[in-house]
Amino acid sequence: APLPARLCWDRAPSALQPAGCRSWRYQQKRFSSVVVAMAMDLAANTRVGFIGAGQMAEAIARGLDRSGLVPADRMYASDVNVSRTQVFESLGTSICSSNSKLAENSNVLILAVKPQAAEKVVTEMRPSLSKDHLLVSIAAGIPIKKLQVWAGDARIVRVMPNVNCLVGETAAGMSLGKTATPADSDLVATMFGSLGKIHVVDERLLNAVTGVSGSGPAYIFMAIEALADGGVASGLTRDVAMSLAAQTVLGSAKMVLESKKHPGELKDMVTSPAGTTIAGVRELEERGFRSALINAVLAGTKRGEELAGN
Ligand SMILES: NC(=O)C1=CN([C@@H]2O[C@H](COP(=O)(O)OP(=O)(O)OC[C@H]3O[C@@H](n4cnc5c(N)ncnc54)[C@H](OP(=O)(O)O)[C@@H]3O)[C@@H](O)[C@H]2O)C=CC1
Ligand SMILES: O=C(O)[C@@H]1CCC=N1
Repeated sequence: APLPARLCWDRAPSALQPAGCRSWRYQQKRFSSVVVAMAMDLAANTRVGFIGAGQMAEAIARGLDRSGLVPADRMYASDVNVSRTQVFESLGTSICSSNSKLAENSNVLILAVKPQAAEKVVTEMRPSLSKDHLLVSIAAGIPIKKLQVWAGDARIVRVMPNVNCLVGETAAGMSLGKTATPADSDLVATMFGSLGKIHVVDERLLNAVTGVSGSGPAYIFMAIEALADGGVASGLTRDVAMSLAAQTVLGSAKMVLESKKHPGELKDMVTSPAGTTIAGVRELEERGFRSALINAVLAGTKRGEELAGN
């Protein structure tokens, strides 16, 4: 089967890029073949089941289908809310009448219910779970140790993605449970690598990932909305202001990722002496713009730690 268009080396998950290992060219060759093999394996053997068919499950399912890595007809979903299963049905995904039936049909299960529901849901599924299941939890805060107790023999991987899975531009972190294998790591990294970028992190840092990139899209959406409001206040139409604001965020992110320059240096490139930008920067500094973002990330991290205790 041909490789999905988006599954190329520059999208290969960073999890597959060990630091300081041989030459770049060697890695490129090695990981291209790993990614090809992984993609073929995924297409042939993986049946992804979504426990909970809410916003994130939909973003991941649509993203996987769009990337070509796991087509909708190899996905399954279950949810207590019929309107959500209808959304998945319209994607071409099979619907299971219970989470246990989902486990019968899928070998990779994505736990996509709210953290507060995780214990009940996983504990109820336990009799249907075996060591042949890989349980990928995206629930904020819930530690692998707890998931392992609730899930019994299933192998566990914890991932913190974000809603941008939907457009193939997620930023995610992942950590492995004790019984998860290197093949599980490659599989999850390949799946989420096809939806954007994923980094392997120590589990204790997953709440920090949540604070930066799990919740981050909300902060950026607010920033886009506010930039557009500013444009409207200055006389632009809503459509033009929104397009300018969103494209500015997209381009600025690309500048950071592609130029490899420090964002402070890029900011200085925009800021003319006695110009317009420094007038705006001064206003942002006076109102604690950077401090507000730092505190937002810390608040999200702390909330993740609190959810761990639920
Ligand atoms: N939203 C985001 O941007 C991100 C979310 N996450 C994590 O993803 C998880 C899902 O979040 P999100 O998609 O926003 O939540 P949603 O509420 O949109 O989705 C959860 C779905 O699970 C359903 N559900 C509840 N109980 C059960 C059950 N027993 N069996 C099957 N389904 C059930 C819910 O139904 P009902 O509504 O009727 O209860 C709901 O449709 C959370 O744990 C969150 O921490 C991670 C990264 C980003
Ligand atoms: O708000 C939340 O709790 C979830 C986790 C990360 C993004 N949304």
